[in-house]
Amino acid sequence: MTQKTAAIIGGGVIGGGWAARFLLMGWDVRVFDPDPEAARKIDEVLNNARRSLPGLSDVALPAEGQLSVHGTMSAAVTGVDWVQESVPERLELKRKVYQTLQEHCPHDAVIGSSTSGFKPSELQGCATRPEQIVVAHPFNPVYLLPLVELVPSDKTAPQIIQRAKEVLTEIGMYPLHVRAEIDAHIADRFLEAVWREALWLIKDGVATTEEIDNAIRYGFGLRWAQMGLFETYRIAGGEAGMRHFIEQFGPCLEWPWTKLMDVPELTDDLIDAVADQSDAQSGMYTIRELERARDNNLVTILRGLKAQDWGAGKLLNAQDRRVEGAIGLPDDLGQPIVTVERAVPLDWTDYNGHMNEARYLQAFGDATDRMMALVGCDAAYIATGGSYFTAETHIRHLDEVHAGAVIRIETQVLNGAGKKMHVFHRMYEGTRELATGEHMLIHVSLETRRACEPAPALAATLAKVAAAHAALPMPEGAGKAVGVKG
Ligand SMILES: NC(=O)C1=CN([C@@H]2O[C@H](COP(=O)(O)OP(=O)(O)OC[C@H]3O[C@@H](n4cnc5c(N)ncnc54)[C@H](O)[C@@H]3O)[C@@H](O)[C@H]2O)C=CC1
Ligand SMILES: C[N+](C)(C)CC(=O)CC(=O)[O-]
Repeated sequence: MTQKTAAIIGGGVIGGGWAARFLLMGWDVRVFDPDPEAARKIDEVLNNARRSLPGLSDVALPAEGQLSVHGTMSAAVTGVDWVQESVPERLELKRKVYQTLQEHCPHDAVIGSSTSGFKPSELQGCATRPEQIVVAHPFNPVYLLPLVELVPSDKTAPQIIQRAKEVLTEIGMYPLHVRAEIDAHIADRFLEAVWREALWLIKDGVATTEEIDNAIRYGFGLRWAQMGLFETYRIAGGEAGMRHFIEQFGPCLEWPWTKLMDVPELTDDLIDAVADQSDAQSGMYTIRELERARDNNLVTILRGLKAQDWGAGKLLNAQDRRVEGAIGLPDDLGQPIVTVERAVPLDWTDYNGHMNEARYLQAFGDATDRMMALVGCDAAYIATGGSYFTAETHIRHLDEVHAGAVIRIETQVLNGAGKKMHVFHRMYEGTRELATGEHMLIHVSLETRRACEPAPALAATLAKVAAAHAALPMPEGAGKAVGVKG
């Protein structure tokens, strides 16, 4: 596969997030930003991304790409596959940037704009090749949140839209094709309405910033994160569903519950109230601390959604399957088999700042599942009523490991005769051995819940692997129990 390169024009909050996502998905990234502090700021965003994003995946991501910072826009955009403009939200500045970058970037590169509000036709105003430009509006933090609103104008070329969808999917995002050009696209139109009502509540002295945040995060924010608005309210309509819900509650939209289209005047007093209340609510944390808390929470929520294969979690599972490709036994059975290669997720770490002991068993359990699938005890086999149960486990913790580190588990089959599958896993970070896990599994009938012989094809494959692994040295630590001195 040829190495792909993205140019990030404007490396602030959003440009830095794009840079991190492209890099961690294996792309090379070139940045142009006149701010002398840009490289340092991107580095900080990248560090946050390195500890959080890789652990969203249950398989190894591609090797991180190369980051370079350039003194001119031409050096940044020459020969790239994707240009992401993330300069401040000023139309004249954005238009000027397109004029310069189109003098140097390839004609078939996608030019995405992070703009929160401008329509693509406004951005294309004085561009040399308007057909190359599309709005690709992300959400902060770009390296964790999958949504990108992809907004073309009628001048945007269909092949640019198609290519943009492919690339965004490849880097783990969800391109939502916005079919009509409107100010602020879909999501920000929605968010601005929430924001406007929040400002009214503060201005009228009804609620503080903290009370408003609590109203969101203890209640409907949790619902929105997994079902959005309509699916949530479909359930609220009871068994009669959405039609009943909208007939019952629709009329209240006409009642004076909200200020609706009136925008509160942004007076100095209102700005002071919002800023002071926010300081009282969150001023004890630095922005970096808040970013880390946000990332920890997002990773935990997203991994929960993965376990349910729902919403954004379903998207992440599909991404894992794409990255992983086909699963099969390696041709060379003369070596232990790599059964897990993944980063340590943030929610696997504990109060000691390293991977929690329970997660070692989880990782070894995943390695065992993979070994089972490799010898033929996969989902299709289990559906026929046979499987393995673990009868005994012995884990040795040899060294610690931290969030974001890539761990690899190599598995040796010590015995694969009859009902038994005896495996020995070794966990590494690079060449550093972190732990070993020894497990005895017994083949069972899922109907009787009792031990029974595996199907002949499974037994034969397992025996073949066990015979090949028998030529390997017995691993250090195999067969050991917890020692008791004196
Ligand atoms: N901050 C947010 O929550 C979100 C912002 N956006 C959009 O992303 C864009 C960027 O916003 P932020 O990253 O928040 O702003 P920011 O102020 O953090 O970053 C803008 C960066 O652009 C650089 N810059 C200024 N002029 C430049 C030029 N001529 N060439 C290259 N770089 C230049 C600045 O030095 C700065 O580092 C805006 O269009 C905004 O609407 C989109 C989604 C969310
Ligand atoms: C405040 N904002 C309009 C720039 C926000 C966005 O565009 C999206 C987000 O991340 O909330």
